[in-house]
Amino acid sequence: MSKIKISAVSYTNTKPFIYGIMHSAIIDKIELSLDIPSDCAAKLIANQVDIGLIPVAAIPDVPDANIVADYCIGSVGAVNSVFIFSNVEVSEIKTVKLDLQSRTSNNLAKVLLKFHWKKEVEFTTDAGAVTDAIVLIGDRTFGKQKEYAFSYDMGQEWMNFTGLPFVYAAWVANKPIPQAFIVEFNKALSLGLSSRALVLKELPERDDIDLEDYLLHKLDFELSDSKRKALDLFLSYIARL
Ligand SMILES: C=C(O[C@@H]1C=C(C(=O)O)C=C[C@H]1O)C(=O)O
Repeated sequence: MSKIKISAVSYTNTKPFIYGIMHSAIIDKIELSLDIPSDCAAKLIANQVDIGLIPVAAIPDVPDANIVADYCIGSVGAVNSVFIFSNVEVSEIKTVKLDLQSRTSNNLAKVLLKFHWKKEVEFTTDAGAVTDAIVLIGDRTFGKQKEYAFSYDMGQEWMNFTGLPFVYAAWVANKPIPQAFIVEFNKALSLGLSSRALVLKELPERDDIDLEDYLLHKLDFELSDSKRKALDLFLSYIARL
């Protein structure tokens, strides 16, 4: 059988999943690439891979998309790596620079600004633009809060807005995947999550983030019913932007 091609996020948030895959026999059935989230989505949409850990905002763009895993990149409230950073209060924000590596959080910023904070603002993807605020995700946010007067954790703001947890990325296939593979894949992901103490030992020490708190408490990896509800609600807000 030819290998199943998988693109997964290259950030620290995905290390437990990668550990589980690498320490399971399923690794021999997989061709794995690690990519920035926007590229995970682009590869799945272009059918360069069969499964991607993709930003959920890209799901409507994936032909025949179906979620194949019981796990995700999510949070119940603050996530500590998905921010709007600004030197003015949100009520004063007029321009926002989006993060080219993101699909979900760029849309989450748009949804929160329009429907939660009820503001009309201008967005740009021009990396050189000077704006009131920026969206930033992943490891590049570690230690960045001290550089800005205001840091809005979008997992927390989504919770304030809806009372729900949030799903940033999910394991999505663009074609039917054999059930036996899906079962084995879920077991590998679960192994990774239960090995987080070992994953932490393998990660380089850093003083700009508490990685134990991040991987064990801020990130929340179960694709629960309330997260699925949040996902549907988020996609319905995106459709109204
Ligand atoms: C929590 C995070 O979730 C992510 C955010 C994504 C996005 O904004 O498109 C995509 C994948 C995840 O890595 C993070 O990257 O910090």
